[in-house]
Amino acid sequence: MKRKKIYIAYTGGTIGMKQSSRGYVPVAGYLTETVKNNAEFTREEMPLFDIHEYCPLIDSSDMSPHHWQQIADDIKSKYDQYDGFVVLHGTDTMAYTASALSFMFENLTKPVIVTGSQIPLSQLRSDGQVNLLNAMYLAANYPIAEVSLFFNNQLFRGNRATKAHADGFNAFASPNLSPLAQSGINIQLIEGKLSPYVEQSLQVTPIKSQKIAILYLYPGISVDMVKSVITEDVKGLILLSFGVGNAPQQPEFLEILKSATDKGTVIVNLTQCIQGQVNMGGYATGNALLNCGVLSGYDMTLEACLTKLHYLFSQNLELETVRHLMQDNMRGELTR
Ligand SMILES: NC(=O)C[C@H](N)C(=O)O
Repeated sequence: MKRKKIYIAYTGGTIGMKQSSRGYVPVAGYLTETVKNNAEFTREEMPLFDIHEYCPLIDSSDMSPHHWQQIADDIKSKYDQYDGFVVLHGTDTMAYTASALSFMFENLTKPVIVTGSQIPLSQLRSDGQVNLLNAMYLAANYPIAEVSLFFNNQLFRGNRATKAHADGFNAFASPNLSPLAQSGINIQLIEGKLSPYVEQSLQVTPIKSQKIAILYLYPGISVDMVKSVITEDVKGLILLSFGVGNAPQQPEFLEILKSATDKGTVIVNLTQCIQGQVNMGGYATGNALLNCGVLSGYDMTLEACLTKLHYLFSQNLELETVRHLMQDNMRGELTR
């Protein structure tokens, strides 16, 4: 059987870093050489691959919508030449990039798997080899045609994943959707659906940085504090509320939200809870938000909600369309 071909877009992150006097830094050429010289990656059961190193390689804390665009354009330009795509990325903002790509790509018929590691390949006990090997193997043999994130033997839907552990190998969780696949002695498909390799023209919707604010509520939050976040030029606001979407009932606070939505700010309500979803009909405190024009973000992750707002505001859509699509399940990012 013809060996599959995988394209590896290497953007940076711990996986290819080395120790320096300032802590870990990405080092050009290091990862590519290590992978090419490692017999595991060139076994005949493994797919053929090419690695494209980005310049400069970055710590993912420096990622921005401009980089998301660069990754999407890169994959699009190589789309017909490869069977699957792996994006090597730092873990810190990996879930944001995976979410952004999931919205930007339309008609995806090949897998795009984002992965990285917690310990650099250059260090003892690195999780980089197992993450990259598995991501490549899955991309070649278990083609799930969506943007996913592989980490610690689990393949998650990209826009459902969130960084959940700062220093564990189980760095990611998908609190509101079971993994797409689990990698044990056998590879077990769970939510993922295998897709036949069909050629279809991939579309990439351009994305640009937008004025989006995030307001994390806490008991006793002052009206002045809320006012300082919801300024005139904010196009979208993510409100991280209590429980099933509840907020203080203070009239001044609600008035600020109402006046913002009246002026066209899209306010989306997400829960601060790790798991579960917003239901503004549950309590009077949530219902008050609904009456201010606040939208439900259902069970979206913060990463999915933020990148979806960037994606929708990057197009010339009517305000009502943006409001409608924010509550619509576009790429499997929310449960309704
Ligand atoms: N584990 C990692 O990759 C963390 C690193 N700071 C990054 O996100 O690039």
